[in-house]
Amino acid sequence: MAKNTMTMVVPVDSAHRLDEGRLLSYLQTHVKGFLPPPASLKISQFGHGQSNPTYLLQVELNRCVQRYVLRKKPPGQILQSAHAIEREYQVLFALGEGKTKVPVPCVYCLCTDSTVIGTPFYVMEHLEGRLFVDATLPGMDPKERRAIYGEMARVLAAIHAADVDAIGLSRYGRKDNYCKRQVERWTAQYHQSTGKGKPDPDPNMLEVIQWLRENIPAEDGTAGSKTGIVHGDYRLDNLIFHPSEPRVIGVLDWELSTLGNQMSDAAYNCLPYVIDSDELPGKNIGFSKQLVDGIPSLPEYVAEYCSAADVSWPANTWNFYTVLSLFRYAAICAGVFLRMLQGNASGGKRAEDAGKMALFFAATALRLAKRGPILPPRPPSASLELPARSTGPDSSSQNLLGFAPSARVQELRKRLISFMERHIYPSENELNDLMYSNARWTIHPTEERLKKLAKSEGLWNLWIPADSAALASDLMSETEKAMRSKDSADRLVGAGLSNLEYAHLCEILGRSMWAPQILNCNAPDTGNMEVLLRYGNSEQQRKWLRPLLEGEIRSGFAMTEPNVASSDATNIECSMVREGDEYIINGHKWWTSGAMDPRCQLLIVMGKTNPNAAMHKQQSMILVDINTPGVKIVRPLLVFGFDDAPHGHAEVKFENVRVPVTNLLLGEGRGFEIAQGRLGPGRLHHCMRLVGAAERGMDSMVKRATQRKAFGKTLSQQGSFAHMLAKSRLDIEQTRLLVLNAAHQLDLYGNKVAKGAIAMAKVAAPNAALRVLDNAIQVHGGGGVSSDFPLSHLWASARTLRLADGPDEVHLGTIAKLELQRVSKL
Ligand SMILES: Cc1cc2nc3c(=O)[nH]c(=O)nc-3n(C[C@H](O)[C@H](O)[C@H](O)COP(=O)(O)OP(=O)(O)OC[C@H]3O[C@@H](n4cnc5c(N)ncnc54)[C@H](O)[C@@H]3O)c2cc1C
Repeated sequence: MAKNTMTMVVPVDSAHRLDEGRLLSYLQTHVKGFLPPPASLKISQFGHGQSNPTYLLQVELNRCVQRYVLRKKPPGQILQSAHAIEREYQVLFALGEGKTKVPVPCVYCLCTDSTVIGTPFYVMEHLEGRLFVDATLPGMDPKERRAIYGEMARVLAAIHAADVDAIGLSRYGRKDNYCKRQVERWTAQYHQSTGKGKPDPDPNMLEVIQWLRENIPAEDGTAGSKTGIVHGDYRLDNLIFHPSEPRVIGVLDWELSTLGNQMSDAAYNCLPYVIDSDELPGKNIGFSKQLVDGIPSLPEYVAEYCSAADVSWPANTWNFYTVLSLFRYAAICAGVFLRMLQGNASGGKRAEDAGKMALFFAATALRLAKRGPILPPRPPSASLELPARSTGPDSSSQNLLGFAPSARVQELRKRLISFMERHIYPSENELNDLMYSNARWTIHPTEERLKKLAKSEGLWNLWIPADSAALASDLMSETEKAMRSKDSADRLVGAGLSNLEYAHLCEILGRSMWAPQILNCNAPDTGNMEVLLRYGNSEQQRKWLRPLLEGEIRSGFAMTEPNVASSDATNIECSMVREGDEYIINGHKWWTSGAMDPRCQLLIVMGKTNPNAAMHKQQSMILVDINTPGVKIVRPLLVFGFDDAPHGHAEVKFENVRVPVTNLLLGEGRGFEIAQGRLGPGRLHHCMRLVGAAERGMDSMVKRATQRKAFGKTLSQQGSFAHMLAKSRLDIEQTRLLVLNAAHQLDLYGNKVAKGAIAMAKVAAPNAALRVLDNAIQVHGGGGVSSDFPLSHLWASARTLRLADGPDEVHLGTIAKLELQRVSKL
């Protein structure tokens, strides 16, 4: 919730007391309009962590009340160039009083005479408004959240647009080589805050410093169009908003302001997007794993800023600026921590956490330094802007050429195709032989060998989206990271791809029934890993996610039930009743894919914890060890005769299964919420693979048709073949574009907004793949329906996807609903 600035004051901390008499008489002579003697002065202190102690001065005389804010340097020994009160005053004076569009409080006096209250200070206007200390804006309407973020981006652009020559700030700092100087300045300050007799230097921090020095963007060297005023600490909680409107009335805390490279300011402002609040000790300054409704995604927010500031899209340099910001944060925290140890930091509890925060920011910085691009290659396109995108699907305006794979993805694609040709296709017969034998519920050593090979070739866990890769990387302790080679640690968390990038690779995997599991990209494990990444607590992640990421175990997702229409998950009957520290689960499930696999250890079970709650709050998800007494695997189900061994699709009964309450995911009644998060990317992965399955059908069809002769001509020379072939190509191309578009929307806007595009892909992909595979089967004659070719198995699998993860009708319903909404708004 917002805090009113008046309610944020506390009694003055004993270490920060002021000589009230001296202060009062100083102000009476130096502040124009200040109430004369015998006015009384009441002083309180702002409690919201300030590195420079900040006070509310309330002056009263004959019922006339004036309020001012005083800011001073902290007492005691402080780092050189930190707590620059004089500079704060200078910049506020220059920007204020209508000289620029930047809203700032008026400043009334600067006192550099330390004898008055012990340190220099300045006095400014007291602004009454709202201050948002939690970046997720809890309890607020999504529209207002959006407006507040839009305003924050525009005010930052206004700061960056200020003409420093016109307002007398041309000598406020050097514009060129800003980042280079920042790296050196904060490195020096960090070294002053650590070392002999102080906390030990953090090895992560030293590695980050090295990386930053080696990756300074070329644009930093010049005083170009992106240079000018840099606020230095531009965050939501340094902005005072109007009491009721989403309008900034004052930008505060200019202590770190200077002239320089403004993109670094924008990246600093976006740190909540890369900081996971759940993992951050002591302070809620980042977003947790899922964005709150209304808050723009990172690309949207950056696009808003770029458009307001009229600067180009910073995809290539954004990682650097983000890492620099985190590094600077870490260095500041290390300084605060040292001051706390020396006993003179303001901020109380916040300062106590500073040591932990310094380590956290350095680790986050290092992780981001090593991962792929944070921003997509292009900004969200104009056709997808907010007002239009919620009105429903409109693919006609998409820039379809924009879906071409980047150079990095092309390189990965090449390696993946080579892996498929060298290892997967040649092993298919061998793996199939075991699948059709009596020993089919065992694991073929070739599968495990190929898994190792895929891992060693960096083709492992490619499905993990860039944002989740960051979460996954955090799973490994520092010791583990040190024990692994750098490469193997990186490979465990994938290649940091966007959904759109992964689509180009996942399609290749879909060409073989075996490839997804060999590269640890198979359903339902990917969806389950995603659930654990986003919603699991650290203990759940340690126990289950780690081995899943390693490919050591497998998992199942048990939602569908034979006795109810499960395409409507509110029908689910499985009960989960809490008794003391346990839930008792009773239910009957089927189509629990993966549960037959001898490596399967974990089932994520959906059931009802409270049948009396609101419709979508009755269900919860819980982690169940498959070996828990009462879990009964009844039988493997057959898909047109295929049992998909050793993976399998099981009918499972849960009879008085007792599971510790700590196995619950996210909380009681949050099953639907998790299902939403799980199904978006998972559904699309199916679609991506289906495009690949259709391509394989196409290849086989053409090969067969050009080699086999009937009635004196090759099949390809028969009249009917040309149309069949052409229509198949049309099917594939149309579907691929739908799938890529859905992946792109998912990257930009998340599941909720992308649901129309995902629904279209989910209907189109299995139907298109079925038509193409059916044509391929036709061309193969009797061989096509046999198991001698992969076509029948690919077809059977594609057919299930008109049902699994929601039947066609449900997705068609979503598309139609969005279309009706769109038209109703015309
Ligand atoms: C191979 C395979 C693997 C699977 N893996 C898993 C798994 O791992 N975990 C899991 O929990 N489930 C899994 N499923 C189950 C799958 O998700 C469900 O079968 C699917 O959600 C449909 O539910 P249902 O079978 O109960 O069909 P029902 O809900 O009974 O629906 C039957 C039919 O009713 C029609 N229908 C439904 N809703 C509408 C509507 N709104 N409008 C018009 N018609 C409608 C559709 O034609 C639908 O096919 C798998 C299924 C298969 C075939």
